Amino acid sequence: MRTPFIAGNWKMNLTLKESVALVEELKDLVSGVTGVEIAVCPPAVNLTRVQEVLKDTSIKVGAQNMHWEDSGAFTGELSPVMLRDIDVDYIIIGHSERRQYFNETDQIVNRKVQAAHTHGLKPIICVGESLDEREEGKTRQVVKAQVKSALAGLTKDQVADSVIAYEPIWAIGTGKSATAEEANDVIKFIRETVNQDFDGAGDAMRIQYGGSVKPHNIEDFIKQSDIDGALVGGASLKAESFAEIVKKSV
Ligand SMILES: O=C(CO)COP(=O)(O)O
Repeated sequence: MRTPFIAGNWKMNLTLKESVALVEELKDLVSGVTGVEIAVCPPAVNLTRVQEVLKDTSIKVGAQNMHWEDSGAFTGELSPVMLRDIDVDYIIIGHSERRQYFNETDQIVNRKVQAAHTHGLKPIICVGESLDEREEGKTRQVVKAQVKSALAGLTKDQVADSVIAYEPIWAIGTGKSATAEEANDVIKFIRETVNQDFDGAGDAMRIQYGGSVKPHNIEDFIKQSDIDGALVGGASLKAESFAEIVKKSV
């Protein structure tokens, strides 16, 4: 039985004051909610303060990006050692915005996924096709290649302890979500691919859907056979809408 997992990706939004206010409100709104794992992924500069506010709650904290090396001459980067040192739990890796604007390749994603596991961070690995790829009927081919490459070299246990977020690029921030059935088909296919490559680990790993998830559509996704939660962008920037998504996922 996989516990549903709802994570908020705040992207490059919210000042320190706004971040603290959001989590103060969120922890009250979801206190007493059980049966769902919750994480927020604020901008890196706000991680420690957000951690402090959430320290006596079960809400986890994730970062949005990191380098794969432990330390070194990589100006502007953050290392997995630093994130683990401040008790970050999750790390989003390979978001389509990083692939698109910061040239993250499948090889870079794989290095980061390996580094995350080496240091005890749980990766949320993002995969998904573009609109052109979808229209050319290449969704499965693209997603399969991204998944295989991201997980290469991991042990079965590490794979089971990873999260994949299937985020079709054309559904991100557009208000156009995939239908729940379409998303479920692709997620089921991802799970089968992982099961084949890692001896059943796909059945243990959580696979989320992401792309215009809102309070009004989360139930459609969560009731599908293979969708274990959501990676939420815009709707995670308000405590109320994020809390509503969390509550509807149980
Ligand atoms: O990219 C996303 C989460 O990582 C999805 O963003 P939206 O929910 O704003 O479409």
